[in-house]
Amino acid sequence: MALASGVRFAERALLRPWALLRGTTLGRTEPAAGGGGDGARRFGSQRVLVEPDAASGVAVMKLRNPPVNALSLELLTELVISLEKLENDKTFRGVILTSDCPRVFCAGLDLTEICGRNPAHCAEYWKAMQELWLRTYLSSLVLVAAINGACPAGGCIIALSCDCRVLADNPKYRIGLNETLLGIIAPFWLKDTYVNTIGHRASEQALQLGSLFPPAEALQVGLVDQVVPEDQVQSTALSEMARWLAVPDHARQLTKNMMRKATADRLLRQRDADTQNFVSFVCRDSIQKSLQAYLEKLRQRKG
Ligand SMILES: CCC/C=C/C(=O)SCCNC(=O)CCNC(=O)[C@H](O)C(C)(C)COP(=O)([O-])OP(=O)([O-])OC[C@H]1O[C@@H](n2cnc3c(N)ncnc32)[C@H](O)[C@@H]1OP(=O)([O-])[O-]
Repeated sequence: MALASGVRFAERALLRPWALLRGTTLGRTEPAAGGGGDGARRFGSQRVLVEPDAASGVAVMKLRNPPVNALSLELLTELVISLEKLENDKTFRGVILTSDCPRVFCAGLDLTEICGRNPAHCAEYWKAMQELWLRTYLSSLVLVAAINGACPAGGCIIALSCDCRVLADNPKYRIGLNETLLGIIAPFWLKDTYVNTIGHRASEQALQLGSLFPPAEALQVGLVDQVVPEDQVQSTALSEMARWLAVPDHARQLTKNMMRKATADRLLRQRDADTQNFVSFVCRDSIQKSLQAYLEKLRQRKG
């Protein structure tokens, strides 16, 4: 991707993805079903499947960490690396992010990564979460979220950092930031992203109440751009992509950078403090108890 210089700042500012890749198989390439040439080859890792279409310059990136695409450290790492790989390949101008798991786009933070873990692990995990947000929020590529399932909390973070969101019209597929219901708090950079998307008053209300919006309400509040029947999510995401790709890259990238830089810079300036805040907060006994109780409730609930 021929990045405009104004957008390069993001790449320089970000840390390189972790050398630590527990159990990942990045870089694996295999022919797509019925595919032949390079444009039809798919690559990816254990938890992220990438289906590139060189002819259109668009890749479909599917999260596949069953059962619910919880954002484990491995999934976060693999997402960042897959995205970086596409950004560094001049062939690609856009990515459609979607889920390979039925009924769930992404269940948010993997609570087992922050329950009963030591502070060092929680810090490593949080840095990975920051990294994914920075990488997606500032991506030079056009990112379209094709939300084909439930999209709470961290799932919503991924969707919010895309340029455009298409949600399947299924009342079970709710989207929003429900952190307060778990007894935790969205970080300031996530709050800023919410405000940038749906405005201050709506964010103030939704964040405090931990609202998860069904599709029609998500559309009304501006959290998603389109709500379509489930079998049209992918085709609509592709049409949206075409609309965004009709704009010259350099102009779109510089404009995106102008709109998002200040929000991202706030985190870049205080990444360590944000990590310390998160770790000292989630490691409190009372918060651990509340997270354990939430996790237990999820395990007991079925369907
Ligand atoms: C502060 C920073 C900002 C971000 C904060 C966050 O993201 S906080 C996160 C906020 N996220 C939420 O509040 C979302 C919580 N999750 C849900 O509401 C539902 O799982 C669902 C609607 C996503 C899918 O419903 P469904 O009926 O299709 O699936 P199901 O419910 O039957 O679950 C299947 C299995 O997955 C397990 N598991 C689920 N989520 C998580 C998780 N996050 N982690 C780990 N595990 C999780 C669940 O325990 C069960 O395990 P079991 O018993 O098989 O060993």
